[in-house]
Amino acid sequence: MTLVIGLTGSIASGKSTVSLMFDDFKIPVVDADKISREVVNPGEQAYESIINTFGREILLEDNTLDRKKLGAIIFADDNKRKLLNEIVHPAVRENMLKQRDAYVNAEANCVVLDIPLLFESKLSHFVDKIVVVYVDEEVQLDRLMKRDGYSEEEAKQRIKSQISVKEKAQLADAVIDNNGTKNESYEQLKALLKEWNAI
Ligand SMILES: CC(C)(COP(=O)(O)OP(=O)(O)OC[C@H]1O[C@@H](n2cnc3c(N)ncnc32)[C@H](O)[C@@H]1O)[C@@H](O)C(=O)NCCC(=O)NCCS
Ligand SMILES: Nc1ncnc2c1ncn2[C@@H]1O[C@H](COP(=O)(O)OP(=O)(O)OP(=O)(O)O)[C@@H](O)[C@H]1O
Repeated sequence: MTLVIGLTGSIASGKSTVSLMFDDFKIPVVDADKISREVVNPGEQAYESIINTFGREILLEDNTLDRKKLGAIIFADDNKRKLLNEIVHPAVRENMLKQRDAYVNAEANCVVLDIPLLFESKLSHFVDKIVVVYVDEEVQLDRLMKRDGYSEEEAKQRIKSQISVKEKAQLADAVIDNNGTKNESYEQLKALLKEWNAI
């Protein structure tokens, strides 16, 4: 039986950082953020729907999405964020489940679904175990501002658009505390995977 692990957290809590660590254990990861970029490429249905809803102003000169501009719009307006979610999420979900099922059918020992909005989108039933990558809010804000160059206001808007990482930690089967070094998080992950017989 394949163990399907859902990996989540809140923005800039360290999901991608932890996600990369599974490579060391030869455990495949299905990345919802990566899929969400692919399903909005020119020619895809979601791309056309985004233009119909948000207008051609959200395109760059090469006709790809201006992600910065679209981000500024949707993180400042709950209704617009919902509209974008309604366009993008069904395509992401379909693609993600196809990949998950391929690993299950191939009888992989374990597969990870890295889904930032696992709780917000009510996707818990797609996985067997949930791991939340946790950081304190001050660390989250600091890392987000540094990584993406956002002002404090922009960073706080993005954090507020998701369920708090503290609440998510309470809903998890396991929590990786990522306030410390990346190496400390790696050791926590390794211990957890051993406990779950995934390695
Ligand atoms: C608004 C967009 C264009 C901004 O693109 P950008 O390249 O700046 O950010 P990126 O996609 O790398 O997302 C970064 C992080 O933002 C957070 N985030 C993204 N979209 C959302 C959302 N709709 N609601 C809450 N948080 C979100 C996630 O934590 C994600 O990991 C993009 O995030 C998007 O298309 N979002 C809608 C799809 C979505 O929900 N993706 C996230 C999970 S599938
Ligand atoms: N333990 C750590 N120590 C120091 N910096 C870290 C640590 N973990 C992650 N970071 C840094 O914090 C930032 C956010 O981490 P990461 O990109 O992994 O978060 P994320 O949860 O995947 O974010 P998003 O939701 O935006 O996709 C990155 O710049 C990353 O290098």
